[in-house]
Amino acid sequence: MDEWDEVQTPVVSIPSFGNSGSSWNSGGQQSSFKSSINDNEGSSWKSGSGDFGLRGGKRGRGSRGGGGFKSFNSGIGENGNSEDNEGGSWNSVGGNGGFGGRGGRGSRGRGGYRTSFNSETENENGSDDGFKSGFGGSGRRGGFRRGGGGGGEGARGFGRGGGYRGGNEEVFSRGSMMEQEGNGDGVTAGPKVVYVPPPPPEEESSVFAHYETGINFDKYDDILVDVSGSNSPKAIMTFEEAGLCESLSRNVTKSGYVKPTPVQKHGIPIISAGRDLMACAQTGSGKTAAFLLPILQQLMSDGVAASKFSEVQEPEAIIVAPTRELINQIYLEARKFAYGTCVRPVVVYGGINTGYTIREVLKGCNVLCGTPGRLLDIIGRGKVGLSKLRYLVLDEADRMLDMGFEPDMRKLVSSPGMPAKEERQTLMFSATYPEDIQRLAADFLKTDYLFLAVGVVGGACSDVEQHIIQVDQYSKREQLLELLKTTGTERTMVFVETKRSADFIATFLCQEKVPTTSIHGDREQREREKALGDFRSGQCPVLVATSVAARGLDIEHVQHVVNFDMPSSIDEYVHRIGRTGRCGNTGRAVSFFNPESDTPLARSLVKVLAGAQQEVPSWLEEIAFSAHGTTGFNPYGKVFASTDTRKGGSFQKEPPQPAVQNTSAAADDEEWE
Ligand SMILES: Nc1ncnc2c1ncn2[C@@H]1O[C@H](COP(=O)(O)OP(=O)(O)OP(=O)(O)O)[C@@H](O)[C@H]1O
Repeated sequence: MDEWDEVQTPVVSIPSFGNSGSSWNSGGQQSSFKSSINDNEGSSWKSGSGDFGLRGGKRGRGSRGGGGFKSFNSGIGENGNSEDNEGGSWNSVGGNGGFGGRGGRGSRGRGGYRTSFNSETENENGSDDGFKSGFGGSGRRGGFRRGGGGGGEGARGFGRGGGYRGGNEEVFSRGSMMEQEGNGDGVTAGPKVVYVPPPPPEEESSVFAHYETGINFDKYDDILVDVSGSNSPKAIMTFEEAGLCESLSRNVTKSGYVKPTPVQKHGIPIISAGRDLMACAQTGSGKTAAFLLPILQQLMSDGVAASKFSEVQEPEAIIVAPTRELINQIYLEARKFAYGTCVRPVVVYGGINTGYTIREVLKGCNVLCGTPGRLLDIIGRGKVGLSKLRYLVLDEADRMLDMGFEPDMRKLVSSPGMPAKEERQTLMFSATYPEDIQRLAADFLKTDYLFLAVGVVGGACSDVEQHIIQVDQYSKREQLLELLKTTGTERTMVFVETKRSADFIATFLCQEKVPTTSIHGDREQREREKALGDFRSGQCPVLVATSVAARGLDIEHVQHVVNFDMPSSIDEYVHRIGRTGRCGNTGRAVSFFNPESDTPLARSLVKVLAGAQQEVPSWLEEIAFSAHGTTGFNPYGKVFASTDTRKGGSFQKEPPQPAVQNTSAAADDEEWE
């Protein structure tokens, strides 16, 4: 029996709650959270009527220690189901255990909310409550990690070192794959990950569910496109010209695709011609289909063997992306386009029971989608052979090749059996490509690769209306609340820099009766997926997120992005705001700029705003000028690597800028998010 077999038939999918809408953040009826903090269940959260200590605590308290929320009762507690919970059972610990975590942080001088987090135990299975995980995340710095507090069931959760940290692939990628496996599968010390995601939809209507292109979709055609490299094939103008086989073509139509976007018009023929490609196009402009369609088409026209069970699978294509949610989304797209064909895509990512994952792979796998850690693991276990591999795709390629992931990418391409770059087709896609990463990326590509730039490399999507508001650290929460009153039930993503802040802000908003959920790397996978599900469905129209949700996620109806904390890099900003304004739809991004901490970002921010024809506040311009001096700073000039770095010196180089100091929250908490 293989070691992975020791994990038997998957136990879990998303549990059904004893009380519908039981999540604290459901914003609706019956929520134990809501009912515990708010007698007036039906009241509109927009009214923001509650005053739960946070208002009082907003200056220098809350996140800076001292107070914040009090008396927060939740449904966490006595009846958590540790079996359901890959992270052990921290959430089944009675309230006191959780508070131990907070207490621990408090003792470090940052424990804003020592919250008396009393369990009301309304949530029957006590496992998917956003609140719990919120506290779990923070708890890793405190009691949770150290096994402090709690007893009985709780002790198990604590004993494993505090909540499953495996929320973020990136954490593992730092040479800690075994840690992942340990946490994941009992291969090394640590509890097994038993979580098995719910099966993907089978019904055709769900498989092909899509949102409408927006009013600016046709304006994509006006974007300047630059293809550099020799002998680039001619662009196609229609999907018919792509020569897709009937089933693929049918699936494209069912997906609501009428005409290709520029990255598809150029990317599809390049890939079909067998060329390596580094492609850059703005967020939300259809990069996923640009690589999936030609790959699937080629596999089908070559008569790829319908995959069937085998102890070792030999996929023809591997697609890598930096986060679990993104790779799952790509998998669902691949599954959609391959619907009714013999091509079988499979997805592997952390936080899910490995035995289940391997069984899925062994059922047959033509297109393997994965996050780096899990991919390397499954290849290392000998379950995936690479001899038939023809395509290697790096989505969010600049992220995949930056310091966090580059070692894993190098490991991947040097895995036994991996065809040399001359023997495979390597495709890279992103909306941003820092120059140094472009140069590094060339290592993975054939020398004659093509570089496709749709619009300005690294530029923000011009369908997103950008607003920058000057704030001080302590007025942010009030401002956020004000803002959310205007957005109402429209989907809003609120980005913060640290996992701890994500918990804190989500908690704050819930106390203010804003139905909010959160996603970050310390949340268990099931919780992450539930959070996204609740956000997608509109049950929780506000999602507080760290950078783990910044890239690639394609969620319908996201009208607003709020940068509660500015990110530390401008590329990150571009990706974050790109969660709205997708596929020709318009969106709005509001960013809180705190001059104390965000000044290093000012100059590149001015450029991004100017590049997307957005209004640049004069105070921001002043900060940008005074911070760096006026020499050589021309925000309205040519400001980005407008094209292929191989062209050398074709763009204006900027002197390196100091990194933004993350003063708003302890950077050490964040690690790789
Ligand atoms: N030709 C098309 N016609 C209609 N809809 C499309 C077309 N191409 C893509 N879409 C839809 O547009 C949305 C955005 O596409 P996608 O997620 O591939 O963008 P992206 O460029 O990869 O964005 P990001 O940079 O954020 O990863 C998806 O919902 C996708 O199904």
